Amino acid sequence: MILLWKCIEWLYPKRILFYFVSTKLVVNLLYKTMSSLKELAVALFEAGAVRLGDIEAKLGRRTPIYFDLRVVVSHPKVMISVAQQLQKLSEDIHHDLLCGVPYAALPIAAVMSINTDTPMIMKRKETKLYGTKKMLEGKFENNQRCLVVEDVVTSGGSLMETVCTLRAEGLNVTDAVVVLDREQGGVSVLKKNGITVTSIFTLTDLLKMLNEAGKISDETVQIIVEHIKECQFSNLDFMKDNLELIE
Ligand SMILES: O=c1ccn([C@@H]2O[C@H](COP(=O)(O)O)[C@@H](O)[C@H]2O)c(=O)[nH]1
Repeated sequence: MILLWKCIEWLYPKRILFYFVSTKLVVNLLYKTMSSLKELAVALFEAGAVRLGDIEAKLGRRTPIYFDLRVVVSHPKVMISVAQQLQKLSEDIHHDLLCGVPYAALPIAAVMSINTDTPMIMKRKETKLYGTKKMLEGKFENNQRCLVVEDVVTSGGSLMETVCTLRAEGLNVTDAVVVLDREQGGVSVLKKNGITVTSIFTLTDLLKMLNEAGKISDETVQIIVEHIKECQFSNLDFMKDNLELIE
């Protein structure tokens, strides 16, 4: 009996230790999301979301860096982490609904909607030519507050297009959460149009983190910084035929 008791005494603390270590391992291996923004920046880079070179972007513009968040659908842990960071930014913004800018931000908005139990609506890129001909899918009411979710802001045009549709349908839209502000003027343009943008990363942050992690050289950082300085947007005149702006 004493021997049995001694065995239990010896094993019990180790059992707790084993339980603690294995639980931590499971949490780390299966559910761990990138705890820091730097880890997230590196995970995005490794997932192929940061493309470097002479890349053709929207409207034939060329850029030495292109951020492609569409790849994140193939990396669920990175997706969870992106959504969680955006949720943190959304905590202090009063909203009833979420709407992702099509298409890249749709899956991100869907994950945020599920995680926070916030209803989501979807904007179509084109109006349907049959059936309901609706521009927005999902349930909403006049004056509800809708938070817009976007992957990247350059000029602010894509985000503004979504905002205009939402406002035209009677929704109240004042804020957007985005993954990356490319610091090319879009955030100021959106501010002038009544939208406050909060981002996980600015391009400066992202470059610094990737440079410190040894993913991007000093020389590449310099080329990108020069490009961003030269390629700035101060309005959305180039797409004014498609938008009803405040300006
Ligand atoms: O690095 C980038 C830059 C842009 N995009 C896509 O374009 C729009 C943002 O550009 P705006 O000029 O602000 O409209 C955004 O919806 C992105 O999907 C990108 O993916 N990566």
